[in-house]
Amino acid sequence: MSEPIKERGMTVKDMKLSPSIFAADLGELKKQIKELEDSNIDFIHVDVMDGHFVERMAFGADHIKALKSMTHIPLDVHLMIEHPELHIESIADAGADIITIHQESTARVLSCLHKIRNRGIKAGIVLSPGTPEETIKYLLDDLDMILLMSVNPGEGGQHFLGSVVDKIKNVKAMVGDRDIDIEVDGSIDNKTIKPCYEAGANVFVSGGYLFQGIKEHTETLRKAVKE
Ligand SMILES: O=C(CO)[C@H](O)[C@H](O)COP(=O)(O)O
Repeated sequence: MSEPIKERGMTVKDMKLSPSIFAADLGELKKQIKELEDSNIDFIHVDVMDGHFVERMAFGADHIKALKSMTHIPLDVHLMIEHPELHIESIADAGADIITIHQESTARVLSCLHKIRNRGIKAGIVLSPGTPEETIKYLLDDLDMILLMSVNPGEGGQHFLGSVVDKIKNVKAMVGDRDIDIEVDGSIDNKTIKPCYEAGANVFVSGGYLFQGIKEHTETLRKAVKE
């Protein structure tokens, strides 16, 4: 096996796109999923919202099950819910490939991460914009993904919070050589993706921007990190 690429002493992982299905046109879902497949998309990001942890409500286990039956693209499920420990089993049964839970959503973070991994699913932690990265220092060996929010969780179409760039750099340094994806979510477009990539993020959730033109904007995002 070839050695992982190193830059500035850090491992560089492949860039991956995870379009947020929250921004899809549900009336055209089959067609849009086909376009995502044709564009060789890496993950589909599914936001689960409970109306408590965030105001909005969106997508539950039944919707994830339906999506799973429609595509081979792995499902990257972001739980924006209180008491995630109560729902991990049903989300896993529905077919999630990655489950991320918010650091702010439960006092039982580590037990949730173990529950997810025990199902053979990748486990991740999400930090809202106001949550310091130091809070995940003791979780690093239990993580496959760290998701940093670049908007307040719960809504699409918000303003990009530039403070995430420093946070990504700090998280990248904390992660070191561990095999952990660093994902960023919120207002990712052809301009905001590059500073996040350069800071060390490798998975990008894009909603409004990507679904404005799946094929074209997928290419633009991929090109933007290389320019
Ligand atoms: O997690 C989310 C909201 O909490 C969405 O995934 C996110 O907002 C993506 O949409 P956009 O790219 O339009 O900001």
